[in-house]
Amino acid sequence: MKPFNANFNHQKYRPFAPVQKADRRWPGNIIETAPHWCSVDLRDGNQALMEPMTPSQKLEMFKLLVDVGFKEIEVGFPAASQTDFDFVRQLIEEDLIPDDVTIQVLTQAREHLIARSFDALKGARRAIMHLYNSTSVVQREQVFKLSREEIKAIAVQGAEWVKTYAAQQPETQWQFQYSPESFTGTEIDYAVEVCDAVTDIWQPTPEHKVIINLPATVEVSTPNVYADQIETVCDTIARRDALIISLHTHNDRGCGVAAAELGLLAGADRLEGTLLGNGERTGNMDIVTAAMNLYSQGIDPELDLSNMDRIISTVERCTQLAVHPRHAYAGELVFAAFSGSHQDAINKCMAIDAAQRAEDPESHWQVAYLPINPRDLGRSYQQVIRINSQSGKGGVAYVMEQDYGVQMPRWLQVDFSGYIQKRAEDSETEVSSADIFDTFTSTYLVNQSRIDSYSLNRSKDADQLSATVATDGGELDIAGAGKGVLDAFVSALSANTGCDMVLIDYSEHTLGHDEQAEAMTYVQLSVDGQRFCAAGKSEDIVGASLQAVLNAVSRSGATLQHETTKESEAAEA
Ligand SMILES: CC(=O)SCCNC(=O)CCNC(=O)[C@H](O)C(C)(C)COP(=O)(O)OP(=O)(O)OC[C@H]1O[C@@H](n2cnc3c(N)ncnc32)[C@H](O)[C@@H]1OP(=O)(O)O
Ligand SMILES: CC(C)C(=O)C(=O)O
Repeated sequence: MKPFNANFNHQKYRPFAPVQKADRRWPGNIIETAPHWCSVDLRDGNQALMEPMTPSQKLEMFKLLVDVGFKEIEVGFPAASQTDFDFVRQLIEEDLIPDDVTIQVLTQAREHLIARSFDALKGARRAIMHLYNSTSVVQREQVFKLSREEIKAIAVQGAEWVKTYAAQQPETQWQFQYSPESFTGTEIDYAVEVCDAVTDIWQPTPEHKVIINLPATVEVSTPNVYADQIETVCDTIARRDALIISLHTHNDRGCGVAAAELGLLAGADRLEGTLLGNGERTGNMDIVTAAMNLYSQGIDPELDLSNMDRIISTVERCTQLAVHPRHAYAGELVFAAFSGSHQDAINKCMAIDAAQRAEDPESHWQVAYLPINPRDLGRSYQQVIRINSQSGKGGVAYVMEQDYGVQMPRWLQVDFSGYIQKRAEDSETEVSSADIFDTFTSTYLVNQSRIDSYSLNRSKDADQLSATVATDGGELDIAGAGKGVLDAFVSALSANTGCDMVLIDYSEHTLGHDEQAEAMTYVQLSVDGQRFCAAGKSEDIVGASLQAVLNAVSRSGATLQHETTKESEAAEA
């Protein structure tokens, strides 16, 4: 075996030490209400972009966030760049912040940055000043090269500056937020010690709470470990009733949403994240997924995500990042089923759901493979069932019914799916709805010969049918008798062609609801022992049935004999 690349050596990594916790309670909890949401699209999301958002993109994103229903929005790091500073000024000066929305800004614990951040917020009705400094072991030892006490002192000094500057702008209703950045890499008792030191300065009360944000700046372990960390902080932190415990998870191990959810079970009140998960490295926690996870459990997410197409197009335009087609809830393919057994199950469940919902509009959604109804997010059912070589009869039948009103009986579904399977294999691509319909028409509605007129004489013993059929070789009159119209027609055709014909299956429906609606009929005809399916369409149901039989005869290859042909054949014989 070829050796691995020498760099690919797991031995240089160590497992994250689990939290020793005897009184773990969060696994037994359940989430019953939405958390407070805070969007950090315009700060953490923006700082991670190759090209940070332009002022107009920031404004477009801000308007989307407001429309989606965020009440807290981190609008930037105003001390970092003139663009961010000007954007905060624009929101305030142009009165663009709705009364029920609070903007938040981030600052390091350095006085000139704090002063500049307060400058940016001059005149704001309400604002959250978010202060952070790194507390993890690696940051203390290698980045700051400072002791635990010295790092705590940065936080305390920052908290004092924030308090002092806020007092100079009493026209604004302030709320303070502190993040021990890189919390997941910080000893829990030390993180609590630093947070307590900060709240000693800020002196929050249950009426005027401080937000303590506990970031998984880097996701370092499984989500249960994060939940243990959060529960431990909630249990040991001072003034818990005067704090809002906020989480800010990243997705380094792909579990940003899971960690946030377990963190909520562990006692947190608030989640920071971004729409569709843009953010540093593998991204921030995706609020769309977290909120839709609540929604799909029957919990009001308190965000309106119904216009998912607007969310996707705005996020894609502002971040210049494409949403993955399999992104939870939002991706183009997440409600699509290509595989036959999934399509079959969806088709059957949707029919039951439609019937149940007609009786009881409040009935619960229970459709295999679809955790939510795609229509809730503005997706149509047309996008659900898509056909390729993995698809079966149920999916094809679903497309024909949804898009064209064609309700194929089961025996026709079985027959037709073979043609679509072949088409998909030949083209090696997805088969579109229009392709499926074309195949149906060219296979079953061949109309090589057409019913011109017919007359029917019904009696107790038998029906007598006379019909004129238009063929490429001219018109042809045929007549026959039987039990019912189709039997009479089949016997007429049998006599004319000299083939043994038996009608095996028949089905019909109308293609609409009004009186003029066309009838669609389907037949399966045995011709000399071989079965052929076909369809007929006409405003007249009998005409449609006769046409379907005629189409089956055309498909069988049996030729209709004109009198002259018959005579010459007899003469030759
Ligand atoms: C996990 C997160 O997402 S945190 C947010 C990160 N976001 C950003 O950094 C985007 C915006 N930041 C910036 O544009 C710049 O960092 C600025 C303008 C804020 C500051 O720029 P600069 O002063 O040039 O440098 P820089 O950010 O590299 O600061 C490093 C210095 O600040 C110190 N520092 C870093 N963070 C903090 C903090 N939160 N509190 C106090 N000091 C800090 C460092 O120890 C270092 O000190 P040193 O110069 O004595 O070695
Ligand atoms: C500033 C903090 C909250 C942050 O962005 C992080 O830790 O990821």
